[in-house]
Amino acid sequence: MSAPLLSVDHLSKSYGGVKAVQDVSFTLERGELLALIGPNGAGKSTCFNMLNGQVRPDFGRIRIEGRETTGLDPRRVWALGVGRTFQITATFGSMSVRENVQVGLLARHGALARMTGFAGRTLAAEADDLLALVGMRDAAERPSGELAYGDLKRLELAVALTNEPSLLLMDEPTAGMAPADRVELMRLAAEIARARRIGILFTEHDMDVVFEHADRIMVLDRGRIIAEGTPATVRRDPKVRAVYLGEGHLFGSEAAA
Ligand SMILES: Nc1ncnc2c1ncn2[C@@H]1O[C@H](COP(=O)(O)OP(=O)(O)OP(=O)(O)O)[C@@H](O)[C@H]1O
Repeated sequence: MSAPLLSVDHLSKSYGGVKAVQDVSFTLERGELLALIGPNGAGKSTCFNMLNGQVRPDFGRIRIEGRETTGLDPRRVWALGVGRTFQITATFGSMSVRENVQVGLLARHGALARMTGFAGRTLAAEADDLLALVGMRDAAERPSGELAYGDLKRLELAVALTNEPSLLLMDEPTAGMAPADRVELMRLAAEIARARRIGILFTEHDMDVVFEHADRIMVLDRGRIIAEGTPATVRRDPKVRAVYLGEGHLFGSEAAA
């Protein structure tokens, strides 16, 4: 049997007296969408930061397709096929939409591309293919600084795909978007993940997005996983309902389903 795409064992991190993440273990397979949810301060960002190498765990192991990545810096983790999108969009506003994607492709193809002039022709075509994938091909020439917020998020997804990731970490991908656009963006990400066999781990505060798109959900509270399973299982879990009570994040009428 082959190793899971992502395998996390007993991951822990404290800041002074605060146990931000405590003994978190889980796996994620290719093509699977796993949501990591929990109230503010539950430890979601700390988990993400350990997975992509920004934060070194105090304890525990992280493996990508069986290969240990614990303690590697973000650049090395990225090179092993881990892409990430951020809560705050990170694109170059003065560049065109296509150029933003080309920058990502250049980073992957490296010095060889810069030396051979391969960049201009081939990377533009490759960039356009990725833009078509996220429905942005017609906007290729536009300055990205002019894009509406939802389009910027799609551009950011295209940039994250330049690395041909096997694992994509999406930290609140729909933050700041209108509700209809949120569901649309995650639908797009889910389609791409399934078609390309990419595993996606995402955090999200919008429960509509979570329950519509996640194959599986993990719930963190004060650094610990308190529930894990299919959306239907997690929705019914009394521990989860207790944590979210008074948080303002309701499971709506579906909660009774
Ligand atoms: N660099 C840091 N220094 C000190 N404490 C930190 C640091 N990063 C996180 N923490 C603490 O660790 C805990 C978990 O924080 P984290 O940001 O991971 O939660 P979160 O679930 O991502 O929250 P949110 O939904 O608000 O983004 C919090 O108590 C937070 O204050």
